[in-house]
Amino acid sequence: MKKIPVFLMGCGGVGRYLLQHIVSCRSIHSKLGVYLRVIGVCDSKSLLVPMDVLKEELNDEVLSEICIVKSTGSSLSKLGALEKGGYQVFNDSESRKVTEEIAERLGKSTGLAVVDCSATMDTIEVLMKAVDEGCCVVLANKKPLTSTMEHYDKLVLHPRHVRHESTVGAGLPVIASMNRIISSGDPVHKIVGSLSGTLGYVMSELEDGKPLSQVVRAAKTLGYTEPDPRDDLSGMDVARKALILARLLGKRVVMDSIKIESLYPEEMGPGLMSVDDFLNNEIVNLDQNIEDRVKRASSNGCVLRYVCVIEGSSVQVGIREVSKDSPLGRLRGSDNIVEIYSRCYKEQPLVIQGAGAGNDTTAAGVLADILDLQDLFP
Ligand SMILES: NC(=O)C1=CN([C@@H]2O[C@H](COP(=O)(O)OP(=O)(O)OC[C@H]3O[C@@H](n4cnc5c(N)ncnc54)[C@H](OP(=O)(O)O)[C@@H]3O)[C@@H](O)[C@H]2O)C=CC1
Ligand SMILES: N[C@@H](CC=O)C(=O)O
Repeated sequence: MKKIPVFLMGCGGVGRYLLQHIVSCRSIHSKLGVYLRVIGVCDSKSLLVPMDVLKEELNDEVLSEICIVKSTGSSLSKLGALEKGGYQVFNDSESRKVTEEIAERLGKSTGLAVVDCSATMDTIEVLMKAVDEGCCVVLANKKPLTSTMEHYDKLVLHPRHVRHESTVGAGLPVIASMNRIISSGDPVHKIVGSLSGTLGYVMSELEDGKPLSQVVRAAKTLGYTEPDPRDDLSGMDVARKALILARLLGKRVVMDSIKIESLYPEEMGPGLMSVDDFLNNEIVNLDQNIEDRVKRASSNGCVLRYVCVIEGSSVQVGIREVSKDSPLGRLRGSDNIVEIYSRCYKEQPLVIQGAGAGNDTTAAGVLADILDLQDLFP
């Protein structure tokens, strides 16, 4: 049986679903001759590892308990399993050093898949170290790939060792499809897409007459939004996805070169008020303006969509009025659509469409990425 040691950073909505999928897929993986050995889980405050990461693992009972404890907002240090012994918990000041030591120990021996299901820039240094040590890296987190070109180049230095399907379109095979097109020498001229599950859901609910404030709160509850929904409403999350696609096409694009349209004003920004304040008190002040825009679009036979267009050296993201009868206009709920135009897909683009957000589908994409690395493990 091939064993893949897995180290998970981030056990929020996506990370917890990933652990559940790992446990529930044991028999499927067994038939494939693969076993995922989870040897570390960390959140923003602590790291949990077995006493000996080379020989031991966090067993399925512990993984299930992690899911329960984290879903109540509690800390990893509150796990009942710790009382029985056999595990170590490190606090956040020790966590990075210990993680790097594990990457060093396992990277060049058993191999290690370092999986980033956090939503922070803070994992970049650990990921860089992991790449240096020969580890594989799997990302749902878009931030490391949308940092500087230097960070990006380093992360993708060994393309076979990196998977990040869930960074664009959640579980949809967008990156895999693009990689196939690119490696066959078919030049991609243009990509047009609706890449935000949250904004797709918001726009189609607004069409049904619901207020923005209500649908954004619902999108958060459904697990579509980023931890701070302003990351979605500002267009930043779409811009990150667009940047990842542009960089995949070999364009040396940086975030500052992308013009991004925000659905809220600067004075409601993260530096000026908390997420709770924004969602409970301020967002309601945006309801009327967006309702008027939706009505104006409707009077033109159109709907609003938050669209991304990548063409030549230009990357644009923002709200557009699109015909109700167009593929973008027909999109409903959290579905994403990506249209890829290339030499082979010239008049009729290659179209990828389906659920573009949600913890379950995103975690499924991450799991498929880990399995896709199996040939690199002894
Ligand atoms: N939800 C979706 O539909 C999709 C999400 N993604 C991406 O998946 C990622 C996770 O999203 P989601 O699960 O919703 O986010 P959550 O906010 O639910 O979870 C984030 C997790 O990361 C942990 N964390 C924060 N800082 C660090 C750190 N420095 N080191 C390790 N862990 C850390 C948090 O810890 P703590 O528990 O202590 O707060 C939390 O467990 C995001 O990057 C998101 O963009 C991608 C595609 C779709
Ligand atoms: N917040 C994102 C989640 C996936 O990347 C979205 O709404 O699309």
